[in-house]
Amino acid sequence: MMASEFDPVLSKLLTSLNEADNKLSGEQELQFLQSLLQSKEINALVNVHHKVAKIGKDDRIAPVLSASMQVALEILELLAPRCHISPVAKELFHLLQTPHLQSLMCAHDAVAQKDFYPHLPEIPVEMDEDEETIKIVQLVKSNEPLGATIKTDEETGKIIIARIMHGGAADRSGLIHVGDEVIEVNNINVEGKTPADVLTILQNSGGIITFKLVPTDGKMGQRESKVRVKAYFDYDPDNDPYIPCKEAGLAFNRGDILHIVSQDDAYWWQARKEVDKTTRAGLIPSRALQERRIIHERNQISKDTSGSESKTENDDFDRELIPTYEEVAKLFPRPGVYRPIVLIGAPGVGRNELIRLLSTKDSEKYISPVPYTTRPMRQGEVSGREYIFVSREKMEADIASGKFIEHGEFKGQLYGTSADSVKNIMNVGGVCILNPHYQAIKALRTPQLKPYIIHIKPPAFQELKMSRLTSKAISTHDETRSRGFTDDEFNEMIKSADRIEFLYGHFFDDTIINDDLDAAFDKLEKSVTRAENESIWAPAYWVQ
Ligand SMILES: Nc1ncnc2c1ncn2[C@@H]1O[C@H](COP(=O)(O)OP(=O)(O)OP(=O)(O)O)[C@@H](O)[C@H]1O
Repeated sequence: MMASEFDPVLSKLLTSLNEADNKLSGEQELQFLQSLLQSKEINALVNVHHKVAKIGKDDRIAPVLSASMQVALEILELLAPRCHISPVAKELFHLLQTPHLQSLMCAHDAVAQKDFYPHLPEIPVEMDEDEETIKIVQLVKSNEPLGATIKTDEETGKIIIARIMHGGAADRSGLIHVGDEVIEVNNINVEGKTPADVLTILQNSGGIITFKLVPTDGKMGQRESKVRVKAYFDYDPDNDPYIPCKEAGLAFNRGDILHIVSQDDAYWWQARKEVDKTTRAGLIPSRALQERRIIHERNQISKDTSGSESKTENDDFDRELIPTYEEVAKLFPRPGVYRPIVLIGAPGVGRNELIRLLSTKDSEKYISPVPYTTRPMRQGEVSGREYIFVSREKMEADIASGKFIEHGEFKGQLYGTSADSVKNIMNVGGVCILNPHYQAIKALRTPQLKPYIIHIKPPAFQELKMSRLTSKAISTHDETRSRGFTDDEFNEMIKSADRIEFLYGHFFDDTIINDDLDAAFDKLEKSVTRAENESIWAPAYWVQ
């Protein structure tokens, strides 16, 4: 094969090698080199290299944006309320949700962000053992905290950077990293000093702060995680005796959506509130740490109350999952397929009344499945209208084979709702309205049903009593349905609502106080419309 068929640079190299060969004939290495330069493989590789290099210079294939998935999600949010108006919007809405397109956008973004795996290891730089690279970092002190914490390294006893808060001043400087050793602060040598001493130096210095640092070997680089969680408990760093630095903590409430930016530390995660993207991240207890605390607290309560009446209440704890954080993702509405609405509430609070109003508003849209029961049919009842009447054997067999989404026993008779009746309502484009016992919540929260859960809560005692007296409300505790609620029943309703909130509050998408009936119904309608049209945070595994 002629060398001229090959890459010109390789050919040139081969020619000069041939000339050299005349002078250095017989050299084995030269022969090897000649055959290598003429090999198809090397030429193919060089060609590939030239093509990649050429493409790399070509501006036309530079990414226009590197967050296409984010843009797609924003478009989905804008499209959701327009789907029922425009078929084009509806089509685009469906297209943008297809898994293939979403995967393509994620892959595109990873390439555009040059987020390639695996990362090649750093090339080790041979350094003189005694020679240390030192960096001098200057930060201007402002009202904002530095966004870094320090600690004494257990092995070396030196002061090192323990954490860098995402988005904080230190992080934004890009010059300070976790693991860096602090040698001097404002020309004061910190060797042998404690972190508290260093903090005092920092507090006493104004203007520009100069750090002299020995950089870490760079193995501790952090990658921002994309995890979002819903918090299932309230947290206030000011009341937490164990947080390493109170100022670095992030306070949040049950139900807040948090963006977890770092889970590098086993006990302290870094997070920011989803609604407040611009602020620096703060420390929050990790799931593992919070679980331990809850178990400890529960053990304390059990010890303190063992033998007392409240023992039965504590037994509930064991049946519940330990509520810390749940990973969530945005769940987009699917036009024409509505999420079932689940109303949870204390007995007598008014769920049936609100459902009746919904159905009066649009009986074809808001549909409650007819429940099954084993109790005998009463005079005037029609099977399939009030209840679907079945034998105990049949119902028990169907429950055992998982055909019921919820069931319970009342006065020796079984009652329950079948999965099929919910599916049928969803299939005909109806909004399925359920009002199960609150203990059914966990069983209902499945990726198949994706329920939207609303807690209907009673108002405070006086308001509750006044509103029910005014409307001549009938007590649901009285079987003959011939009297109003007693004060004890009102108190019981409030107590029961508090307990439901305590045990299941973190699962609620909304809470509506049923004080004035019209106002409560108005809120319910708005909430149901929200579930139909808006993207809502839901357990991440429902969305995948
Ligand atoms: N906001 C309100 N103001 C006044 N009266 C109300 C209000 N909401 C409900 N009621 C009345 O309270 C009584 C009980 O309501 P309802 O039957 O809807 O309770 P429920 O929550 O469905 O009870 P259960 O779950 O025990 O069946 C009814 O007489 C109803 O008209």
